[in-house]
Amino acid sequence: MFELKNGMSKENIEDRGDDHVGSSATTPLRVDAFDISDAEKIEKIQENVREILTTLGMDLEDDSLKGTPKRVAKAFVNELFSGLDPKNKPHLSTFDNNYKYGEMLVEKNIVVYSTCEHHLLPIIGRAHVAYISSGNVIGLSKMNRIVDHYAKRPQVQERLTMQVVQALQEALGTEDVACVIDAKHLCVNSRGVRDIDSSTVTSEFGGKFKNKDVKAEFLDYINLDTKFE
Ligand SMILES: Nc1nc2c(ncn2[C@@H]2O[C@H](COP(=O)(O)OP(=O)(O)OP(=O)(O)O)[C@@H](O)[C@H]2O)c(=O)[nH]1
Ligand SMILES: [Zn+2]
Repeated sequence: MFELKNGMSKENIEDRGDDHVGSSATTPLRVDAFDISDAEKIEKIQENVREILTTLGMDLEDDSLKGTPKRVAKAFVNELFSGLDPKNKPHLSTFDNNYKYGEMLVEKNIVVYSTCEHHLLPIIGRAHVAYISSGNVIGLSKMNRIVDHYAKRPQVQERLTMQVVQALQEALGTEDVACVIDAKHLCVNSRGVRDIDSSTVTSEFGGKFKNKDVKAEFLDYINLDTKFE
């Protein structure tokens, strides 16, 4: 077992209830990822952002720019990439399914704000998550929170989709969980091929959701166009 300086190990990271280390959906984290505090990370990143902007020719003495390295560093550590730290994982409290609801539950149109790990540009879209209870139910907001937790990492959409499903499967104690994400990648829309209209759809269907009819029911709910006004 690899011991980290702060006494943590890969196993501890897993114990903290985050990634399933060794699973294909594991975020590639360095073993010393938790060796330094958030404050130290902000300090280091700040220096590096200063270096990048200076190299680009920006004058960091300018009033508007002088706080930028710190702002970027804080945004990275506290917001955009806060989901890298398992301590920020939402607690997925479950309850008994006392009302004996036996159909699927779908939480749709969950906002996804993530960051593409290839270019560090935004991924913006919607996630649709469903599960069929095997005895436990979960608060609705926990599905939004778990999507947001894994979105707040440098990501590829495929991994994000699988991580959401695995975390809910573990919390609910059932394989019967599914997730579909439809998102725009600014690395495709605003640079490179610059296709502003394309979006990327990924899906992961666990347990009963692999069944053609169950899958079709889930996809029909996603397409339901309820008017709320
Ligand atoms: N599979 C997958 N690919 C992604 C995701 N986000 C971005 N990409 C792609 O990652 C690829 C990186 O390819 P490279 O050829 O190394 O990078 P590049 O030269 O900047 O590629 P272009 O974007 O085509 O200019 C690009 O095709 C991106 O569109 C994602 O979530 N999943
Ligand atoms: Zn990208």
